[in-house]
Amino acid sequence: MSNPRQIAFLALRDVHRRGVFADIALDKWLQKAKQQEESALIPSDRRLATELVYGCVRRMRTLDAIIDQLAKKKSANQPDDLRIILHLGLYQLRYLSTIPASAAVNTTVELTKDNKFKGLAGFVNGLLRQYIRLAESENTDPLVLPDDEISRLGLLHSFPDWIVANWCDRLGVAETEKLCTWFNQSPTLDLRINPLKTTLEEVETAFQSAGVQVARLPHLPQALRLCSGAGAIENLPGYQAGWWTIQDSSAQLVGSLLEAKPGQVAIDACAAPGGKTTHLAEMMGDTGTIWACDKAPSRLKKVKENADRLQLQSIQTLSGDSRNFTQFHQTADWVLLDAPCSGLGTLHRRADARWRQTPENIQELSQLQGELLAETANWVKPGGHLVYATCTIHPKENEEVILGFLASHADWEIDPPTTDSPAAHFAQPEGWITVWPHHHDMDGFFMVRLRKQQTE
Ligand SMILES: C[S@@+](CC[C@H](N)C(=O)[O-])C[C@H]1O[C@@H](n2cnc3c(N)ncnc32)[C@H](O)[C@@H]1O
Repeated sequence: MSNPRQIAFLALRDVHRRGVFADIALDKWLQKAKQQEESALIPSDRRLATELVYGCVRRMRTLDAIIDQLAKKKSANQPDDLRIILHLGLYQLRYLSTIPASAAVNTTVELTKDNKFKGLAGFVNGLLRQYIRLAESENTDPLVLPDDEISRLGLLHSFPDWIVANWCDRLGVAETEKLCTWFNQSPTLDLRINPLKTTLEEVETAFQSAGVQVARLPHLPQALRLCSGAGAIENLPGYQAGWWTIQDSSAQLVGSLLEAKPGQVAIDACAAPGGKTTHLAEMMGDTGTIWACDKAPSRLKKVKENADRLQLQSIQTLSGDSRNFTQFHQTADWVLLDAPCSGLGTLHRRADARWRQTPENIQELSQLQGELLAETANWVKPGGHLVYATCTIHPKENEEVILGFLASHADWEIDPPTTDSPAAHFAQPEGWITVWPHHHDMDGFFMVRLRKQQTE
């Protein structure tokens, strides 16, 4: 099986029929293809299969709307597999300028025949050609959009209305449109340099020698962004030697709020896979006491693997629910609560996340985040700090959690980033930080540092 469109079709079938995550489904079918062919797909075919799977999942709402407008039967009433085939054809016509329209149509018609819909090949051909005709003859978008701004943005950029409505409330329509566009891009990869092993300059030089372009990022002294296709991460210079970690620049900003000193006690309440715990350990010179706690033992293993690769020895792990670790009460100089969240700030990384979250889910997460914050705040010594962070930009999971906590904990206050901290460039008047991706070209994040008062 070396046809990238067939691989994409099979992966998308797993996503739609069995609710499999898009990346897992894609990986499974790419592996199967490799086993059957006894060699991997050529890189361009692999890239096409990847683009088609992520693109069709991301743009599902828009693609369905086009089917609704062009076919007699609504997309929801089409046979599931045929709907996927139509998505694949329309996606190529609408979003992939490198594929000639005739090739998009012909390959989709073949896909239709190869997957038990021979009798409907004419219908698929007709619908795709009608799309091309409309696009060419009127030179306008064949997709007819509603007048209402929220539905217009939701349909055009393929997001649920409730997410768009939340952004419009906070940002207005024009900015929301920029944010939607940003989230439909492919994600970038950033590195965090391990200062215990190397320097930014050394990594930069090693990458340049290996023909991989990297760029520095404003305000983040340990960050580099990969600019060109880098291939397998494990093969990049310095990976095995623990010179760097893959971590988005927003997540690096969270680390910069933790000004933990060598020898102190720091506890990461939701640590796996360890991106921020290892940052803490690097900042503390791999000394002191660092606990990495997480509910998921399998994910905690990753913390160990990452710490081993970075040759960090100060991290201890503890599995369980961080709402129950009373043994930590009043022991920590620093607590990091990188809370479980909806991930609405990283929609570009997880193609299906926008369809999986619901307002009800957000409410449940907000409750859990509040409970974790109230409990882990007890771990902090008087005069100590807690950093709360999420990779969502929904206020129920962020500002509301913090304001709720402060309202019932008079001995706590917001401690804004110090002026020489990288985070100072991003701070808002309230002292917390919301990273808006379309402004900063980084993952959407919320973070705030809280200080517990000294006792008299
Ligand atoms: C956002 S991720 C943490 C990412 C991590 N800090 C990093 O930088 O690599 C949230 C983590 O919280 C964990 N988690 C969820 N509920 C928890 C709970 N009640 N107690 C402890 N960990 C929990 C999840 O297993 C998940 O690994």
